[in-house]
Amino acid sequence: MKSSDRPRTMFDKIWDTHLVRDVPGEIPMLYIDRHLTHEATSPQAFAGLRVRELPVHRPETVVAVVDHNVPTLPGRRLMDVVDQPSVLCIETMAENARDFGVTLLDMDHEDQGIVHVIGPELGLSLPGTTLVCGDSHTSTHGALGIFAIGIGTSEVEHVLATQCLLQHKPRTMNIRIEGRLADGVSAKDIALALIGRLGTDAGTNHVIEFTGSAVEALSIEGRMTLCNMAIEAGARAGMVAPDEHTIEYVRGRRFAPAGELFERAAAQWRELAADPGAVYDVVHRLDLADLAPQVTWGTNPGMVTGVTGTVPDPEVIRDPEARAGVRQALEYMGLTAGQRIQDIPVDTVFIGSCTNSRLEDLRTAAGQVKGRRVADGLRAIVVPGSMNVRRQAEDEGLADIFRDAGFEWRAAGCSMCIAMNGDRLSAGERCASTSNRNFEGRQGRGGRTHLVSPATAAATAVAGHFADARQLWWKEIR
Ligand SMILES: CC(C)[C@H](C(=O)O)[C@@H](O)C(=O)O
Ligand code: SF4
Repeated sequence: MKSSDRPRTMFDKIWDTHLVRDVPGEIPMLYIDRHLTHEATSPQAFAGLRVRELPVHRPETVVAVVDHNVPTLPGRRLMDVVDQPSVLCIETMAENARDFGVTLLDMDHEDQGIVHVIGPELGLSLPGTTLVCGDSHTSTHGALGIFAIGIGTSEVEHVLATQCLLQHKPRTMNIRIEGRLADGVSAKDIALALIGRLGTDAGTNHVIEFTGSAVEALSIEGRMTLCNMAIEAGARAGMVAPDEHTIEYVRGRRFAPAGELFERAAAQWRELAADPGAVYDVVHRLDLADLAPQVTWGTNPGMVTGVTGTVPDPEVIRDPEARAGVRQALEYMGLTAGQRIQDIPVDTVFIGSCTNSRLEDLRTAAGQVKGRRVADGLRAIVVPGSMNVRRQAEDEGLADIFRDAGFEWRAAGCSMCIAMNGDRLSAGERCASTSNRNFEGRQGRGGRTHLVSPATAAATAVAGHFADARQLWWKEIR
């Protein structure tokens, strides 16, 4: 039977059309349509090309951006960069882009931003394609129906040189999510709840296709948040099938096809969803009706509970290893068993990162803080995911809402998500963060990260302690 005769998953369809070589006993070889690259993981790859005296095979498919090491102070210049290694990364990116003929969105470029925000925004990320980047959260682009994966630096070099990637075929997983979300509950809460229930290794070696009424109801930006967090569930990639919303999202974007070409492409995108009867290796179903806003209390994204919940008690956990893990997490986080989540005061609120720094995120957060003030003594910063998001937010008046409330309003970059650019927590500092990782030291040595949605982060900034964003939609809390 031809592979086209059996019902296929969305992933199967993209895989089949991009397979260059598939020989028994060898690792399959895939064609890569789009390669995004940033200053933190590309220097050795370009250095490798120089040593071998190889050009970039198709420079027009590669776009480079600086995001991880850049300061987010408005009007930033090279002298604002936090340390010498970061300066070197940024300068090396510029040199490599110039020498290899690759488009660069440098620190002062009007389209600069976090690589996973600018790809979809500029129409560089297109449905039905393969996309790679030397960065784990490349899964974000899968929200548009793309097989998008993070690759290592030696693979970056390989793709630059050949436009191909050696890749073992991952297994497929379908996570079907049903239920209607309350106001104040968002894609981030779905992602955290899902990781809490299925575990941080649930997706290992799998590509997840998210389906179901709750996923269809999400905006395209919400789907990006969900696919972004697929990595924290251990998955290789996350994907959502393109629908009419996807097509309208892509239409008119700078690097997207236009006119007749767009209509032809869109007709193909409509065929991408899994065929009825397609078989996945693993299927999960989740009903998220009545889902509460989620707050992590521990040191991985699966250590999570509802904002109305309490910090768990390790002593009631039977499994000794799990018990020790929770004990250690609580010690690092400075929390005690049974403590109410809403009684935990925070020092800092960070709204940003490739998980939650798009326009919709900022609109939601601004809606929570409008006419209110950040709690006394609390540091609150908003870091838009791109300079385009920043400008749009300024035009819409969101920036003024944030500034009036006492938030710092920054330029685009990874910022406090990763603490390698000057934005960081100090030891013991507690942060409500819209980012995706909360392991020890992630936001600065000794820093304590609680992962939350933009709505929860904003509500928390106003309250001074974790607050239920569902309530702020209709009543004053202080
Ligand atoms: C710096 C980079 C390698 C890293 C990643 O791949 O994820 C970063 O983006 C992160 O989020 O930890
Ligand atoms: S925002 Fe954070 S998670 Fe996203 S690419 Fe940057 S460092 Fe990685």
